[in-house]
Amino acid sequence: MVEAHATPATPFFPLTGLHKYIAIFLVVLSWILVHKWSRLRKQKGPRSWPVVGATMEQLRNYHRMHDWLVEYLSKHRTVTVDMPFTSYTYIADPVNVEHVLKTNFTNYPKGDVYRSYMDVLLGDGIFNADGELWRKQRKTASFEFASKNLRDFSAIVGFGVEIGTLSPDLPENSFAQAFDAANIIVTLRFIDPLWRLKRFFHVGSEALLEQSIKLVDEFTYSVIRRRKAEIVEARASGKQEKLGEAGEESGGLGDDKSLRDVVLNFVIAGRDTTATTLSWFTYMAMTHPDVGEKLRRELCAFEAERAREEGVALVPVAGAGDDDDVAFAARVAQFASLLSYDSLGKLVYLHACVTETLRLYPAVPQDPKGILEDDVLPDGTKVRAGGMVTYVPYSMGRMEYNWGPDAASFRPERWINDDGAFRNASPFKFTAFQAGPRICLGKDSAYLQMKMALAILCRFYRFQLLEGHPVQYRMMTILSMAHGLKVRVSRAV
Ligand code: HEM
Repeated sequence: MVEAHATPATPFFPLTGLHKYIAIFLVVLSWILVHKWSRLRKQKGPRSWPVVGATMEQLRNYHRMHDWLVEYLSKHRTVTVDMPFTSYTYIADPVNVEHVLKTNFTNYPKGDVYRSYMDVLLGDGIFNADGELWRKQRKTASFEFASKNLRDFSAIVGFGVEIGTLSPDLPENSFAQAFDAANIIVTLRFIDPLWRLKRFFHVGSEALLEQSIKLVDEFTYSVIRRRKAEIVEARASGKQEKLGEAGEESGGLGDDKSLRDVVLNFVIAGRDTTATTLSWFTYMAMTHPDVGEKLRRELCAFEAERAREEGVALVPVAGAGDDDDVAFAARVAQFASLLSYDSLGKLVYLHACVTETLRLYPAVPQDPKGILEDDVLPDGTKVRAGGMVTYVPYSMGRMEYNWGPDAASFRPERWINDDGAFRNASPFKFTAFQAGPRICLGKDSAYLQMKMALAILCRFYRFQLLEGHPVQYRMMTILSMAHGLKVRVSRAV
């Protein structure tokens, strides 16, 4: 007789105590990964993979990142991009933008992450500051931009010395080059998970950053020391009033590092933004000849009216191609003298062209904010403390849900009412100058300077894009042109 033993089913391999724990751990881990992954895959935005998130897609599209975001944000008004240790939420809906920039402002400071990326360039300057440090600088700077100062065009910022970038032979300026290189590299940090490692070993982009910052600092500190010496000397000889406002403000002669931070932040705020806008404006006017012509008509009518108001006769100039340089220069100078703070307000079409340029080519194309505490945006998107939420002016200007079916077209007329007056848009929809408590302090000053320069340029010159010249942006905090803008210039009288 054969005895049948009911043997218990033996596992494929016997589970000892330790194996059991490992098995349980693996099951739980797979469950978490599968759930997280399926949640990520449902997310609105680029496909996300475990551990690396969307880094690969983002790196592949980095050179065209603003347009890559346009593609996603036109499908979803809010897009989440996962990165290895954080996630970025991009917003283009004015309702969400108002929440972040105003309604719940205190929850969305620049934050520690932004600060750690930008510290080497911006230091403690206003762009990189939160809390009391920001409030103090904002208060000081806002006196500078009071409208009484703008009236006499005295909004001069930066070095207070001529750095020669406009010399006729367009010299390479080593400060400007190093400054741009530094800006490009700190921007790259936002999507480069290895930047800290590179910095530690002084290799690659971080090594170049180190060199660039050294050059920027050497130049800036030398200017600061020179200006301080001039002030001290002027005080000693009792001639301080000759140095004007700049001398008075440096009365306390603050420490060199703080002055360095203020200067560099204002070079970005005041120079790079307006310079880049002038380039995009010129590009738009050239590639939309009807706009260029309409603008010239407005400027000619303005010139005639202002001359009548002032009771002066316009300097006669023969015509295009005329080689009477003296008469031409005199006419340009006369036109410039007819421009004033108040009269610039009459140039509604010019104002609309500048604004339309900024809608499509905002000088600050994306602007990230830190997240202090978990929050829910008005559209229901959850954002987590420690992450970042970015409003995207470049995308916002191109969204049909914000501007209608012709959102992508350059059409200054959209800014003009039937009665011919300028039509404003909500700053939470037209976000080129940010909005809320940190709205750009230099907005009026920027319009004033740009309109003065453009009125003269567009009244007296025609621009033609050099054939084959590539016009593209490059990735940095400012939407500057990767290859500059090469144009052929001719007189238009
Ligand atoms: C086309 C011209 C300009 C544009 C599009 C522009 C845009 C902006 C934007 C988007 C911000 C917010 C940046 C951030 O959150 O970090 C900003 C801030 C600022 N802008 Fe402008 N800006 C322009 C010109 C100027 C000029 C000419 C000045 C003055 C020299 C200036 C001074 C400032 C300052 C001081 C801030 C910091 C405000 C704060 O954080 O409280 N801007 N600007």
